[in-house]
Amino acid sequence: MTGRRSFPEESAVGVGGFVREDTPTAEVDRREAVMASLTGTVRELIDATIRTTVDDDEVHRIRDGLAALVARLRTAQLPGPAGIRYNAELRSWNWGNAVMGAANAIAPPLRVQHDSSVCHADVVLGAAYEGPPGLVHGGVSAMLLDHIMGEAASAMRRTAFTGTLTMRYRRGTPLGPLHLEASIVREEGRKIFVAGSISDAGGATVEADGVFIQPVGTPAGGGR
Ligand SMILES: CCCCCCCCCCCCCC(=O)SCCNC(=O)CCNC(=O)[C@H](O)C(C)(C)COP(=O)(O)OP(=O)(O)OC[C@H]1O[C@@H](n2cnc3c(N)ncnc32)[C@H](O)[C@@H]1OP(=O)(O)O
Repeated sequence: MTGRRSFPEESAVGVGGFVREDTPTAEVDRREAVMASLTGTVRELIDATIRTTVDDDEVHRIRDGLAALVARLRTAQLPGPAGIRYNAELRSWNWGNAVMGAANAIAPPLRVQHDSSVCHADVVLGAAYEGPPGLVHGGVSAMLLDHIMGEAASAMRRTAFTGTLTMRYRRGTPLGPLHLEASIVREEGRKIFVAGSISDAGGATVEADGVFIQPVGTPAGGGR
């Protein structure tokens, strides 16, 4: 997620992936744009790879060329996953996130808008997200809903982990343009109950209910 909120201490969450960095926001924004441009091309590469019909020799030449590029990227690497980083201005960035990470070509990416009571996102899913022929893989639908519902639960100001996610696949979700929504239904102490959906032009294809839980020791949230 990219945004401003309060953060747990690095040791407060078992995953240990919250990292405070002193990078100024302008530099984070600049580098994010640079990485997003690379990621967009890698995303193109994934789609082109799935759909290519070039001959075997050309596949081998392309593989060798890509291996050389991978080696160049490997010359300077983080020691592990990217985690969630944030600076003194509480500008956060998690470029490795599977759903919206700016440096993750697996991410569609989902760009979530936060309105007063609803989170929503428009996304176009291509060949890389196929399960049944022409349809979105059910696990991909669950992943996207998990994320947007988690963002709704966090309300841009607190940490909330998925406890339980219940999916109802009403009909196949076609690859192509889709709309996602999520909103908080009610809260009980640390438990946040959230509803979410994926829709195509004909209405909802998937609906979900989730219980998201604020881990002990994380801030209740003090603003953005
Ligand atoms: C600030 C930074 C923001 C970060 C970015 C936000 C990005 C958001 C976007 C990304 C979004 C992506 C999101 C992701 O992908 S999050 C990644 C997927 N989720 C996880 O990995 C979570 C793993 N599980 C845990 O960490 C713990 O089990 C949690 C934290 C969930 C609860 O462990 P905790 O020790 O705290 O629980 P407790 O035993 O004190 O129980 C407390 C209450 O909760 C009830 N309960 C317990 N478990 C469940 C359950 N599974 N379903 C339903 N209810 C459950 C329990 O009955 C009790 O209720 P009550 O008896 O009081 O009524």
